[in-house]
Amino acid sequence: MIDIKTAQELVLLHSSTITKIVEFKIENALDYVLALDVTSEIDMPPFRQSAMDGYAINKANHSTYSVVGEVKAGDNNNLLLKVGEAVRIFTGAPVPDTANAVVMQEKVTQDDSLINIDGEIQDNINIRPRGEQIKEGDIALVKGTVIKGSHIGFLASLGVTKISVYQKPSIAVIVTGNELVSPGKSLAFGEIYESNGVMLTAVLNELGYKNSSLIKVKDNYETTKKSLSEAIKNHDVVIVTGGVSVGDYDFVSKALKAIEVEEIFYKVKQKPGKPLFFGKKENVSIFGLPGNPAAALSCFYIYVYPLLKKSEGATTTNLQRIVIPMISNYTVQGNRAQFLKAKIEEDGVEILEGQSSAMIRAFGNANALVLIPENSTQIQKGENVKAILLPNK
Ligand SMILES: Nc1nc2c(c(=O)[nH]1)N[C@H]1C(S)=C(S)[C@@H](COP(=O)(O)OP(=O)(O)OC[C@H]3O[C@@H](n4cnc5c(N)ncnc54)[C@H](O)[C@@H]3O)O[C@H]1N2
Ligand code: MOO
Repeated sequence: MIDIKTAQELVLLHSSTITKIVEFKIENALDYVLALDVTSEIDMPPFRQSAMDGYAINKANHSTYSVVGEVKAGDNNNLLLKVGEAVRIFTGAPVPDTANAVVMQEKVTQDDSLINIDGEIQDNINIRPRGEQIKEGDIALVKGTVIKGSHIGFLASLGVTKISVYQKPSIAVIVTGNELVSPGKSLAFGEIYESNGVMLTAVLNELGYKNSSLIKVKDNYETTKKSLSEAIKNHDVVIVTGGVSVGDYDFVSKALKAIEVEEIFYKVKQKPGKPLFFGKKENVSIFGLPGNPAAALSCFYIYVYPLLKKSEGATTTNLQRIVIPMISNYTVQGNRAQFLKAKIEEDGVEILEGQSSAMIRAFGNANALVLIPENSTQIQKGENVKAILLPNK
């Protein structure tokens, strides 16, 4: 059995990158990875901009200024100010070329067309210089960035309408098991509701992989082989859940071997997710996640997520990790390294109740997975641990 770090490295080492580039309107590019640098075609701000409601002045060596006009946001007049003159100005308005400071209105007393300003006025105070945020010709976003709402806002502010992004991998989720019944039907004795497929499809959706296929397979060697084979033919990434352990009806490993999927690793020294399988057939990556729902989801975040990100050209592939103190003592069960469902609060991290890999309930309250190294016994309150932040939480 290999350790977690080796398994993660092997996944990234064997990921295949999708090279097809597509052009999208920025508003449709959320969660895609930028394939080409974006260069700004404008200075931002495009003009010297007032940062306050107040008065733009041409500084004099006295405190009284005469107000000779007004500029509001959107105006395109460029009033000429002589030394000792001021214009009424509002936040976002273009500052006249001849003004060299904007004084906020709270610092001004007005008497008809005269204003009085007390104290020293710093040169160019409250004026946002042209191109302060970015200059024409500079790189606004680098290739490899995963596009988020804030990036879309920044690009829109520069007048960008379309960007080039990598096509996303096409993903198949295959769930296996005779016991699985779709929610909505009634359960016979021995049956349970299928939840892994529904969950992984939803989590993929949440991460921007909107078009995954969900395939259901019974515990039958021939149909498992056929379904796997077809999924591999038609997708870039295949995620199977269940049937990867050593039981007589766990056909996934056997079927993968028969259809010549190369095993990169099988079994990792971790809890949950010991029987995790990762393999390749040409450029297609195949994961066999354990059937236990919490094990399947943990393995998805720790192994599948980085591969998906790498395959579409993202520069950051792993989920963000932080070091954070424990809020309470925790007694570790077993000696494998563990991913524990946890909640990050203001003063540290709390390990949640219900850690069994068969129980998915606690995941709903978790915003992180705490990684406990192998052979740990007791983690003390206040002790620092590594936490992996779950996305969209
Ligand atoms: N003799 C051994 N038995 C087991 C071992 C072992 O090392 N030796 N490992 C255990 C561990 S750890 C895990 S994890 C499981 C993994 O088993 P499989 O991946 O083969 O999964 P299944 O047996 O098919 O299912 C496990 C569990 O999960 C339920 N399940 C499966 N698919 C779904 C689904 N789509 N939705 C909801 N629930 C699902 C299934 O009914 C089982 O209860 O093996 C241990 N055994
Ligand atoms: O690996 Mo299993 O997921 O520990 O229950």
